[in-house]
Amino acid sequence: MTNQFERVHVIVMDSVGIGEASDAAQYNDQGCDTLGHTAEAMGGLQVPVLERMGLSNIRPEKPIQGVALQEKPSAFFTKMHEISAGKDSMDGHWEMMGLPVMTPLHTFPNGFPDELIEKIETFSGRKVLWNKPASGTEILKKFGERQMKTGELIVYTSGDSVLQIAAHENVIPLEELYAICDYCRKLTINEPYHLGRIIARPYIGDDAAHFERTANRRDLTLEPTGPTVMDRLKDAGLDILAIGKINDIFSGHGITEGWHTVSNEDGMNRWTEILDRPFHGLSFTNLVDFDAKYGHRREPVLFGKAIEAFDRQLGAALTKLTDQDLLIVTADHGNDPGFRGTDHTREYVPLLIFSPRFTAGSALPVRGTFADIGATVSENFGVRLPEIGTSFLAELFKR
Ligand SMILES: O=P(O)(O)O[C@H]1O[C@H](CO)[C@@H](O)[C@H]1O
Ligand SMILES: [Mn+2]
Ligand SMILES: [Mn+2]
Repeated sequence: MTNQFERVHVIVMDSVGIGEASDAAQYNDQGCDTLGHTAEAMGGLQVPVLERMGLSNIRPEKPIQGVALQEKPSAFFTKMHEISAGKDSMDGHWEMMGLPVMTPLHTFPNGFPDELIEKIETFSGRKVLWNKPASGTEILKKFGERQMKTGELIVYTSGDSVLQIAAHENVIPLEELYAICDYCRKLTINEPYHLGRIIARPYIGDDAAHFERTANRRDLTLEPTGPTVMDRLKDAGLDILAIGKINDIFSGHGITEGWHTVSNEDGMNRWTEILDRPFHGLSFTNLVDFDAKYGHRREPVLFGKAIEAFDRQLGAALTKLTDQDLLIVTADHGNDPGFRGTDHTREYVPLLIFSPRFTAGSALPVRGTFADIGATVSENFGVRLPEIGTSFLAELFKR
């Protein structure tokens, strides 16, 4: 058997960071620790599968509460540092695929300029409400009922480079919302905006107590600024199966088949299904509930329960992996539910690498960039390596 795998699976636990990054102070994020604080809030995390893989071994000096250190972990383990300027999903995922975002995207802590808002109003024929940072669920409580009467657009942002539009599905039909978001996307690609994402945030419900955001969310990301590892794999004729918001994050580039999902559970079910079909290439899964439902909401116990649910599904799926599968479990940034504010946090992310082919795993050196994943995937499939990143493929076969 060669030191290559037929299939590589990357699963991104969106926002599940593993402690403040060395540059956290630059982001005013000192002390953040998504996994650590989540586990503490739970009185200990029950994640037997991640535990066996070596989750706590990633930081033996401060093990995750409830997650025992392993003498012989089943996976290779370490953590990764991000080199991208931002700490949003786009930065994290692009960097994994060899394309870090080194120039900061713009943020609008005081709202978007009048000029942009006026254009949105003219295009849509609707007035814009709020236009400031907000939590997406709080803003619905504040303005949702008003929107149901007036049809105004709820526009808000965050600490990330995002313009988000919340719209009740029965008041502003989805197709209309998507068209407005498309228009905003076109307007904000270049300076002075250079925005990472426009996000359509549809919701339903009869009143403030019952509003619920739906899975019809769409993220309109900037087009990747160069070829990613996925593009190179696609050019080489390989399969790239994208689950969850991966398709949105890469604007559909470098993907041969993709599925939007409605939840983490749905994403893991989808991934489990594709393990049953023959393909040659990469599966790339994003599980966004950790981030959207619990991290930004600062709900540590629900966050922890979601990690435990993920662990159960992961355990069941692992039985389907063969010697030809390499699994990489990681995250794209932090979003500490025990931290102040409602924004992402600048953290290291866990890296767990498993295959039934390994008899045991061990510690890998801390990775200086998420692009080490892209480099490893590229080396595995024999395509040109990205300009940055160091493959760890050979390290998995050292005796
Ligand atoms: O509060 P909600 O609407 O979930 O928004 C959050 O989702 C965005 C994307 O992760 C973040 O920038 C933050 O604004
Ligand atoms: Mn994310
Ligand atoms: Mn987020």
